[in-house]
Amino acid sequence: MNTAVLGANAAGGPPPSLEVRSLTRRFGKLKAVDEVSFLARPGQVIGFIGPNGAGKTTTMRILATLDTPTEGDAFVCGHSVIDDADAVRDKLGFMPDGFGKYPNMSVVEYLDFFARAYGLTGAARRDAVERVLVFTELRRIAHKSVTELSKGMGQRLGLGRTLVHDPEVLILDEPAAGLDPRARVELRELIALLARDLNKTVLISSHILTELGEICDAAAIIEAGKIIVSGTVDEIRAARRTRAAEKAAGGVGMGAALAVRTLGDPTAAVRWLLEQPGVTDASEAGWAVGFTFDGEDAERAALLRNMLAAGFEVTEFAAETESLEDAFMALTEGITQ
Ligand SMILES: Nc1ncnc2c1ncn2[C@@H]1O[C@H](COP(=O)(O)OP(=O)(O)OP(=O)(O)O)[C@@H](O)[C@H]1O
Repeated sequence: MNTAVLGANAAGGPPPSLEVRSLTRRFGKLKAVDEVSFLARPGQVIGFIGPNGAGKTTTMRILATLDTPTEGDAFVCGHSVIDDADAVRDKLGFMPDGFGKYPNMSVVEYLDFFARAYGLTGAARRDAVERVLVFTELRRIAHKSVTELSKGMGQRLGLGRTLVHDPEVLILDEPAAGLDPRARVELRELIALLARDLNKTVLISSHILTELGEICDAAAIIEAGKIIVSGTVDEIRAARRTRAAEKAAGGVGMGAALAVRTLGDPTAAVRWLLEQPGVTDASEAGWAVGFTFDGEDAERAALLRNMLAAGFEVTEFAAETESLEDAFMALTEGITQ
């Protein structure tokens, strides 16, 4: 299994708002979390992806200061979860997987209860509750009993509850589980607003990759307590391409994934491409021929020119965009799910 914490994790951009450093949590003989490291910056939505039992909830509970690590540490806005738990709680909102809804309480009373718990008083408390009601669009059902909410509205309330003290980092454990497609899209929009407009950092877990592919700009992929790969989605795709190229070239090679479609027999295009400088692998891939090409734009243009000159009737020539899901499947090579 390859373990990688990719480049931009280490340098560049604003300082990390969330940093997990060699975190380990044992339960008896079981290492539920095994030297986990990753980081996220303000405005980033980072997906925490792994199958059931991978260690996501355990990691998130440690970040939320509800549990302590056996080894390692984690930092929220620079504060250690071990040495400075109170400061961490100020900066962090945690939405657990399945949270209590007390009967005989309306939406507004529920939020007010949590605002009190965070020590807000008077006008500040009223303002905080109102801000959350508006943001989550729960204003129009503010007086409805919390036990009568749909699953989607319930999840909005759960998210709202984590926002009353206006934290900078949000930890959301499987928030999309059980939501219908519309509620899932709406939740995704709220999370995107939190990150892009309000510059929050959002760590969001799921064992369903497609749930996160469209919303995350970074991901940490965990399997049996260990991080397999982490970084921005672009870095994860690049790692996958590099690895594919290395595999094809027997240990060396880099390049961009390209696809070309021609009229006629694709095997001729595969053969021709494999003879060209800079092409490290080529194979039929569905509607086109996919290949890896190591070269600048001018060289790419020359490749297309030469291909046309060689008599190929090219109908399409493009960079192959790989979904996070494709990259994940290739990197983990089926060890997960
Ligand atoms: N309090 C505990 N005592 C003993 N073992 C535990 C405890 N909490 C978690 N574990 C074990 O640690 C491992 C990781 O569990 P964790 O809940 O963190 O995984 P997860 O990735 O969140 O999975 P899920 O998607 O099912 O919630 C599992 O094998 C689990 O059984």
